[in-house]
Amino acid sequence: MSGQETSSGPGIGVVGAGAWGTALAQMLASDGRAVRLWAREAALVETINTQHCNPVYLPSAQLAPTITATSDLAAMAALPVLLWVTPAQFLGPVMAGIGQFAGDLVLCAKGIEAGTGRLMGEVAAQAAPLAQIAVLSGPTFAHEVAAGLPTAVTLACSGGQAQWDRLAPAIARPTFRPYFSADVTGAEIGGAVKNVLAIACGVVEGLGLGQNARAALISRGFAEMQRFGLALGAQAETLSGLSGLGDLVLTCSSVSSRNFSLGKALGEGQSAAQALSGRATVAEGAFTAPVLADLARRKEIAMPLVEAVVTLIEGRAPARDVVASLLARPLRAEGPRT
Ligand SMILES: NC(=O)C1=CN([C@@H]2O[C@H](COP(=O)(O)OP(=O)(O)OC[C@H]3O[C@@H](n4cnc5c(N)ncnc54)[C@H](O)[C@@H]3O)[C@@H](O)[C@H]2O)C=CC1
Ligand SMILES: O=C(CO)COP(=O)(O)O
Repeated sequence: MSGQETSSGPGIGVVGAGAWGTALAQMLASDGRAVRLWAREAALVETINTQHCNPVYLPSAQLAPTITATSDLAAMAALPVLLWVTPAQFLGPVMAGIGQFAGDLVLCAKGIEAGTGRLMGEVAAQAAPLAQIAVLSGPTFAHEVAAGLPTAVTLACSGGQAQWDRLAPAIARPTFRPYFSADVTGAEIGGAVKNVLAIACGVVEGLGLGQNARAALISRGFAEMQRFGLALGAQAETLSGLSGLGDLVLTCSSVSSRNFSLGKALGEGQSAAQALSGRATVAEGAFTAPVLADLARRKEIAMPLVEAVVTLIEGRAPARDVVASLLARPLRAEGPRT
């Protein structure tokens, strides 16, 4: 099955009605197709079905009437294609509810599971072992996708060309352009690591350190992403593509990013507890940073910027001191470490 609409209803579903899941549903429905959207909050299901909006997570969008919300996971498991958009730390527990799903499962969260160090594909392979995994990732602010602005993503298919042939027509729209990849690991790592680096870029902004510093951080952060990704088997072209460098540049450039805005608050002097409290939305980098740093240490991969973000999130030093110690590191060659 291809995810095309059938006479009995939608052929595609989105699990998770935060900003990104709602925006993806809106994009998929933009040509009049029916889309089923799972939300965990019963009140939100009601609001989406009756008022066609999501005031909690995506207030900017008037949603298509062909989007039908439900809180029934079993109803989602009956569809051939699911886009999975619950935040990274909740992916495993929620997916356990559809353990027998055997269709195409497109993972859209960006993070690493705390406690286990698993990438999203590994978590999904255990939670839904019959599913065929793909990863959708790239520079994609939800409000822009919902507004129909042009966007391109990496769609990494564990099932290679055959899975791409099913998924591309189900997901592509005139202003939403997936590019094929078979490198699932590379697409996962780019999205997870860039969130941590976006926090660091926000700190630079909050401290008023200037645009030279931000560009340096993006470049040196990309070097860390490459070192980590290549060590885990990612392909270099994936890391320098949409889901890696592309998303890093986007997220490090705008307070529209929750990760960047968290870092900005840290740079302005708030503690991590203050900056994180009262947020209804997720800044994935705060959860990914400690587990990423731990993985890197175990594999002896140098990731000083990621370590600096962990120091800040754990409240072990003020932002200015963390920056000073980064600048005091020994001078070295720019190229790859041997
Ligand atoms: N917002 C964006 O522009 C983009 C977000 N993403 C990724 O998509 C994923 C989801 O992010 P958003 O949709 O932005 O989330 P969000 O921050 O808008 O909303 C939070 C989501 O977490 C859910 N949630 C809260 N507690 C939960 C629990 N105990 N169990 C299950 N779900 C729970 C809420 O129902 C809601 O769907 C993240 O991994 C994010 O990095 C990826 C691309 C763009
Ligand atoms: O992943 C994103 C854009 O591609 C969204 O970034 P934030 O989660 O930092 O808002």
